[in-house]
Amino acid sequence: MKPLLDVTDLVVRHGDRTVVDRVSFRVDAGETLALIGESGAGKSSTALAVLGLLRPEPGSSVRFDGRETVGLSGRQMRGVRAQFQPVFQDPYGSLTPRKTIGDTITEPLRVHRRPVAGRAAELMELVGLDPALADRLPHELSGGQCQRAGIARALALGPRLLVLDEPVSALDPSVRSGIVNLLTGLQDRLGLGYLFICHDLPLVRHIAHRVAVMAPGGRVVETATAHALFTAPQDPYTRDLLAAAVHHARPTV
Ligand SMILES: Nc1ncnc2c1ncn2[C@@H]1O[C@H](COP(=O)(O)OP(=O)(O)OP(=O)(O)O)[C@@H](O)[C@H]1O
Repeated sequence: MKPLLDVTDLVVRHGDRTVVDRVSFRVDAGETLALIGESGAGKSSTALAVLGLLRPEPGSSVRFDGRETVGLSGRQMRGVRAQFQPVFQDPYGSLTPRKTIGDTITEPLRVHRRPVAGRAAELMELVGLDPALADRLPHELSGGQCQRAGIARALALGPRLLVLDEPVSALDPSVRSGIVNLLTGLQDRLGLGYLFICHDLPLVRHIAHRVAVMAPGGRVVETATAHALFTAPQDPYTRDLLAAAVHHARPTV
């Protein structure tokens, strides 16, 4: 089966520093691939390059449904980009402060000249938001509601893949599980592929099908099913990362 997203030898540089170093992975339809690794390992740079928001180095390949996206013009990229959409960490920051929730959610439809009528309510229902909130501004909503709106906006164009960069880490623990359940439910219903960047290893273990581990310097040191990775990590870096997470999770007395 052709992967939905096929990344091969991705290299990203900031100035003369290589922060993503020949990274390769794939994401299939209906699958969650988690990208884990300590802060600064290059996970967000990978996500931005996949989304076409950072230009990777020559020789990098990001294929979406078999089509190469590296080197596409802005206009060509816009057509492909409808199929893969980002959801970022900060639920307030990813919405426009002075735009109503309804307008924000339907903005991608206007940009792509698609019909808008009735879509805000449909999309809001899809993510468990009361359509009566469509006229509110972001600051009038809770963090969890804002993140639901961000997900609705990401779904507006009917994408097949979501790039989720820490989508629940800024949220209050009490609303996190609601968003996680929403994401897993949407994946089941819509067959979405997820590239899921996350520091919360118990959550990764819970929702990822496969996991790629990035080490500082931007290399992927290990890719495995979530079960294999958490029960029998092969690379010393992965073992240290998992051990550090257990250590941090230990209650202090
Ligand atoms: N715009 C930029 N200009 C220069 N350096 C950058 C830029 N963005 C990121 N970096 C550097 O690139 C490296 C990788 O950063 P990146 O944000 O991709 O890592 P990360 O694994 O996502 O980290 P975190 O988990 O903290 O978000 C870091 O050393 C970071 O300081």
